[in-house]
Amino acid sequence: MSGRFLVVEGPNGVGKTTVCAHLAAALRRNDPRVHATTEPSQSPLGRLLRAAEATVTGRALGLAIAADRAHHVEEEIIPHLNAGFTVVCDRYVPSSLVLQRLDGLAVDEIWAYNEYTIPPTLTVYLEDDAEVIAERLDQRRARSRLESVGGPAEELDLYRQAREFLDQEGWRQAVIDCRGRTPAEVASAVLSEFNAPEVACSP
Ligand SMILES: Nc1ncnc2c1ncn2[C@@H]1O[C@H](COP(=O)(O)OP(=O)(O)OP(=O)(O)O)[C@@H](O)[C@H]1O
Ligand SMILES: Cc1cn([C@H]2C[C@H](O)[C@@H](COP(=O)(O)O)O2)c(=O)[nH]c1=O
Repeated sequence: MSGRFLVVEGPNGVGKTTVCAHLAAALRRNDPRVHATTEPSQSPLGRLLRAAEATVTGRALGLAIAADRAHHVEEEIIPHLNAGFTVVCDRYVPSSLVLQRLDGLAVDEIWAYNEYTIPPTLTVYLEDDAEVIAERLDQRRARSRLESVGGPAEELDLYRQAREFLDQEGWRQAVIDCRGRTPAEVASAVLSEFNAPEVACSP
């Protein structure tokens, strides 16, 4: 695989989707071979999961999310990496280690469904004050079921636990402090980590 795989994570409303758009645009200025993607994926299964999250819950949702992820990795992520693309992914395994936990699953069970995924080149965790994230969520017209189950403070705590777990699995990870930064500034901080020599040169 000659491409690099960047995953953006963090609580609902912290700015993942906004920052991924900035990242893709910034990376494309150097090389057009950038593939921006998201989980659940844009496959028929991924679209079904987005529509069904209110009613498919717990173990069934955790298994279905992992199935969509396996398909996403095999059919979309690995082929792009093999073609030399940088893949930028909005949510990946850490989201399951947070959202499926909020939905009642234990870490060991979630990991059993996900342990055969490929580790990203770098996973970044966006963090902001829980109150700031909560204000953004308050501005949304409606919240999804899983957005309503947890809250920013609980999600931040579960993301810290997910990061500790994945550290043990040898994942390369970094926390990005978003406080007081614009999305462009956050993207720039992410790229500094991604382009650091030890990440840029890793296989
Ligand atoms: N650094 C930032 N400063 C101020 N506002 C921001 C910043 N990043 C994102 N936002 C705003 O916060 C809101 C949520 O952003 P976004 O949808 O990107 O979050 P998200 O983490 O992808 O959320 P979700 O996981 O629920 O889809 C948007 O209105 C966006 O414009
Ligand atoms: C990757 C992933 C996603 N989900 C669920 C949670 C939400 O319903 C959507 C994600 O939507 P968003 O617009 O990105 O907030 O998918 C999940 O339960 N577990 C996962 O690992």
